[in-house]
Amino acid sequence: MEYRRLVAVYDRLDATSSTIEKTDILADSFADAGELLPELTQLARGHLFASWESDELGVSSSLTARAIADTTGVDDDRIDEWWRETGDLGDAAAAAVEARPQTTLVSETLDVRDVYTTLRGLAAYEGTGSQTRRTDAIAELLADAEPNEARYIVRTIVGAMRLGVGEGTVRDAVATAFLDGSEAAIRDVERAYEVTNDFRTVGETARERGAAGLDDLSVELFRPIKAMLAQKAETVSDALDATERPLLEYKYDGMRVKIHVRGETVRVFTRRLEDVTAQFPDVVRAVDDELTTQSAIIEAEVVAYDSETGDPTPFQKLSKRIKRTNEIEQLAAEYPVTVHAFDLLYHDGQSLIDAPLSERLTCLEELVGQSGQTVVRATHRRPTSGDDAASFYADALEAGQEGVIVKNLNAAYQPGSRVGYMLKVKPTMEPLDLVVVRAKWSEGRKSDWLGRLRLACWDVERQELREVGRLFSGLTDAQLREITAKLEPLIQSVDGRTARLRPEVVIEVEYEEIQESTTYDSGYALRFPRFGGFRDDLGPEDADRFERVERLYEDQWTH
Ligand SMILES: Nc1ncnc2c1ncn2[C@@H]1O[C@H](COP(=O)(O)OP(=O)(O)OP(=O)(O)O)[C@@H](O)[C@H]1O
Repeated sequence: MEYRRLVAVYDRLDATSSTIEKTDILADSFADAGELLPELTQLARGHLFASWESDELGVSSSLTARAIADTTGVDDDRIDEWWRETGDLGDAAAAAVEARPQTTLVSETLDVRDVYTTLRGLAAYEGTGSQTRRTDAIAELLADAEPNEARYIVRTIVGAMRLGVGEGTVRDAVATAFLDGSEAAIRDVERAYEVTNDFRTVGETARERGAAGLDDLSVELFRPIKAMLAQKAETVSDALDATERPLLEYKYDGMRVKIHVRGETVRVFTRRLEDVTAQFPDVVRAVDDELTTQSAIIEAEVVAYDSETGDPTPFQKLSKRIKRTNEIEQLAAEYPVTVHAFDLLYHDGQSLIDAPLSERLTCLEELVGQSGQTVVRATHRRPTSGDDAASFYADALEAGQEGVIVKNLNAAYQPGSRVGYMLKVKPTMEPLDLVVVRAKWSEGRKSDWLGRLRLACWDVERQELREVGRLFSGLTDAQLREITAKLEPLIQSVDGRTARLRPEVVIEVEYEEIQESTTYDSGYALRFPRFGGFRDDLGPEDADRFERVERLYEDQWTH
């Protein structure tokens, strides 16, 4: 399929703001995609990898800008200017291709598969000279591109398609293209996506085998599964009232993981589906030594404890281990962890996600046993009364943990959903996890550092980020330095001293109050926001929802 046909689809998606129309446009293109369907289910959102594939393109916006200059012969400064004016490097690429001096070379027609393979290939370059090879590969692709093709190639590279196509649109389009598009069909596709996290598999299965085929898709070892999320309850007794058959567990403030085991092979995935096996050799060893199983997927909270006091250390310390590529064993010794196992999703060849929690836990307790040193069952209690539950909650806080989670022993596991099968109870007003979307270079002595962060929450309905305030004080020099290092590679455009960023960095923000505001496009602003740490374990799509900000705003008057 020629790339220009996909570009025509992108243009049609761009031309409408109606989600229903976007769904229909995509559904038509999926139905016509033939053998390119897997690629199209990803390219529809400008993705090149499934969310759990560990590859990243490794291409910054400035490197892409260089490739555009190389291939078109247009001056760097002009490209920068266009980029600044529109805030979109894709538009700058289109303008540069348009302005390219005519060459006598006959260019090739671009094919979807070539674009897809070349761009995916960028991730594979390693070592010295890899940046130059990446620039060359992009330049070569753009040499054959029409202006509009260049626009979307570049947007795909920098990860900003701006087409308003989210996971939900792709899901509905698959349900419309290959099933009957009904609510039931959408639920079938949704469930299949939750267990596979891969629209390539879901799209092909829906087309080849319909709803029955989707139903057969299940949890597989070494293919990460989304986490089931908790809802919040104000008090333990509210949580008990709302739960059919309650079990209380400590709520640990650590890193949520799913550990996949088959024989001697162990892999550890975070909640963002990243593979962190290499960073946690101590966890792998403990699983090897302490568990008795052929195959399993165990869910657990990994917590680092202070070796002197025995107290749990804040998550921020443990998170240092997540991104580490060197001195891993040293860091493991410095921050020794305990793995608090709390669920079992797969065991000896069988998915358990549809089984009730009571059954999953019986099985988990057999696996984990009593004698584990590092892998232990999360502390839990089946409460006999409200007072009993309250004293368990007090114990959890006394032990330095965050609170409790109240779970329903009759409930199945719902990957990726906040369905109310577990309710969290914590004592404080909860901080918000927000995405940094813009930043401003500081003044005076600190003028090399990006501070003054504009923060945004995620609006599910509109499929966009909406700003809720800015964080501009109370940051230490060390924090400013770290923030700058994280944000600089994400700069998409610069206006005066303000940089617009690719929305990737999520931070925890504490605040006193939420106010109405006309300054930010969410209509709200945080009062006295404070930096509570990086949430490296969350992606922009995991940021707090606009709906939650609204609810917190309303709730603060009723408590
Ligand atoms: N015993 C436990 N069972 C389930 N989850 C637990 C347990 N102990 C700690 N957790 C953690 O609590 C989180 C549940 O809260 P939620 O799903 O809302 O995640 P969150 O948005 O990160 O919330 P929070 O910021 O409160 O951790 C889980 O993601 C998990 O990491």
